[in-house]
Amino acid sequence: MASRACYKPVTHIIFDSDGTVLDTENMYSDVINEIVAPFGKSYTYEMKLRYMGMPALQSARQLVEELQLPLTPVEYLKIFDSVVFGRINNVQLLPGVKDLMLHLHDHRIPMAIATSSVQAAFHTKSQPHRDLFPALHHVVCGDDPELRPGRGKPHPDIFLLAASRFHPAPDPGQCLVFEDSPNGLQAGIAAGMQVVMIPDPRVPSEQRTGATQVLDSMADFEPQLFGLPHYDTCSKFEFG
Ligand SMILES: O=c1[nH]cc([C@@H]2O[C@H](COP(=O)(O)O)[C@@H](O)[C@H]2O)c(=O)[nH]1
Ligand SMILES: [Mg+2]
Repeated sequence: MASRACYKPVTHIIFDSDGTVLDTENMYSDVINEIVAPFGKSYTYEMKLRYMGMPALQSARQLVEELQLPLTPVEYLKIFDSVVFGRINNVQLLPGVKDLMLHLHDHRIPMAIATSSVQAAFHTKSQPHRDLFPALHHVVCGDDPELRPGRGKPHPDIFLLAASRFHPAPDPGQCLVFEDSPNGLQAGIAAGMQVVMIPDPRVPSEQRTGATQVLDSMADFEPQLFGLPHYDTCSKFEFG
C-alpha cells in the first residue's frame, strides 16, 4: 500500500546512540543519582532533559556546578566513568533498531552514528551488537579529535562532521537524524537536517518542537515516508 510521502526524501541516515539505538538512558539516570545521593542531592528528570546528549566532560562541569558537589569535574567524571563501565557490558538495542538497520543495509542506504559518548564507552556498549557494525559506514564519538571542546549537542558540529565522512558527502538536507534528546533534536535542526525524534514519554511537548516526526518507537518508522525503500511485507519476518 503506497503511503503518502509527507517529508523531503533523504539519502543518508545518522543515528544518535544513547537512548536512540542503545537502551542506556535509565542506566545513566541511576548512575548519576547514585553518585550525587551521598551528597544529599538528586538528579531529577527536569535536569536530565538539559544534560542528555551532552559530552561527558561538559555535563560533569555543569553538574558539579549546579549541584555544588564537593568534587572537581575530573573527580566526578572518574567516578561516573568507572560506575558506567561497570554497567555497560550487556546493553540492549531499543525496539526496531536492528530491523531498520538491517533493512536499510540490504538496500545499501549509507548510515552512521553520531554520539556524545566517548569512543571507549561506545565501543564497550556496542560490542554485544557488533553484528550490526557492517551496516554502519562510520561512527563519530564525542571525543573525536575534529570536534572542538564546548561544541557538543545542541551545537550541530557532530552531525555535520558525521555527514562529511560519507563518500561522497551528502548535503545536510539529504540526511535524516534519529534522536531521543532535546539537545540532540536541536543539534540536528541546527545542522539543517530532518530529525525523527523518539523521546522518552516524559519529554514535554514543547521540547519536541521542530522535530520532523515524533515516534514512540523506531519500530513505528515508515521508511517510504522519507523516500527510503519500504519494508516489504516479508522483510521483517525473514529467517536465518
Ligand atoms: O542523563 C544523562 N544522560 C546522558 C548524558 C550524556 O549524554 C551522552 C549520550 O549522548 P548521545 O545521546 O549523543 O549518545 C552520555 O555519554 C553522557 O555523557 C548525561 O550527561 N546525562
Ligand atoms: Mg541520545
